[in-house]
Amino acid sequence: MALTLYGTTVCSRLLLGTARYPSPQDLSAAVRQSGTEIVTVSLRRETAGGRTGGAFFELIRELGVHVLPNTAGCHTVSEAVLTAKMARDLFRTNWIKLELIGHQDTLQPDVFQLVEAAKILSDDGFEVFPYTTDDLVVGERLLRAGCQVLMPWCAPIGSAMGPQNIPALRSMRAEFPEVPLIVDAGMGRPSHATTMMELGYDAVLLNTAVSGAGDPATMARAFALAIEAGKLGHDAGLLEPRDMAVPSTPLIGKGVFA
Ligand SMILES: CC(=O)[C@@H](O)[C@H](O)COP(=O)(O)O
Repeated sequence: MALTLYGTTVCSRLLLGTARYPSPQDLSAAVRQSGTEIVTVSLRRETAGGRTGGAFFELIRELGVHVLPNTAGCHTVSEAVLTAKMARDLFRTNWIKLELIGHQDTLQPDVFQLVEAAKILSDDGFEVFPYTTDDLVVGERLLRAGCQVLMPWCAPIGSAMGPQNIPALRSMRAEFPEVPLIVDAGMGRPSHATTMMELGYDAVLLNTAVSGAGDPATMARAFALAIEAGKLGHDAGLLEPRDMAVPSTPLIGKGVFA
């Protein structure tokens, strides 16, 4: 059941964002309840309960989990590369979740700049987790640029809409069977996460659905259970839907009262 990302093995398949929690205590409780082993941290965005800079990063270190810094809020290759380098110094990790936003309303990734930045960072020793669309060609280019993980979106960040293009996400799984696929962004409900795990995805990254919940810690736990259920269901071998009924109780011979 373990998942290996750039040589690091984790048991939990939930990656949790750390932004917009009502308080630092809510963030810590959500991380604990989720059982996550990887949190993503923005160097540029709002932090929990108004904690900023050093205090916030200290809180993150105290959580005792792997840190996946991200370049949220970057719109150009140079901004993203600079942010990644600052993150490497701050958190002493080569991991970077590469976000390069290309559209103001949908926060859709700019996949052209994404591939360019992924190449620069991979060549510089970074282990890049690219936030991308569900486009197969872009996925291929990112792998060629040096990425060993892909993070396709399921819906716009913060939208809570859940998987919008299941056929495309399914194709992505089929096209890259050996590549860890982490679905990222736009989850609203635990059942959305289950759906993605049932499709054979390796993990789920989310933030808003937990940080914006009435009870973030309980929602974090709900997502953790949903992800586990989806993974178990997938691995156990799901039935394909059929058009016609199939009797679940086969009839053998005649009933005694016939
Ligand atoms: C925290 C982070 O990395 C977000 O940019 C991410 O994409 C999560 O999106 P949601 O907030 O929609 O879960």
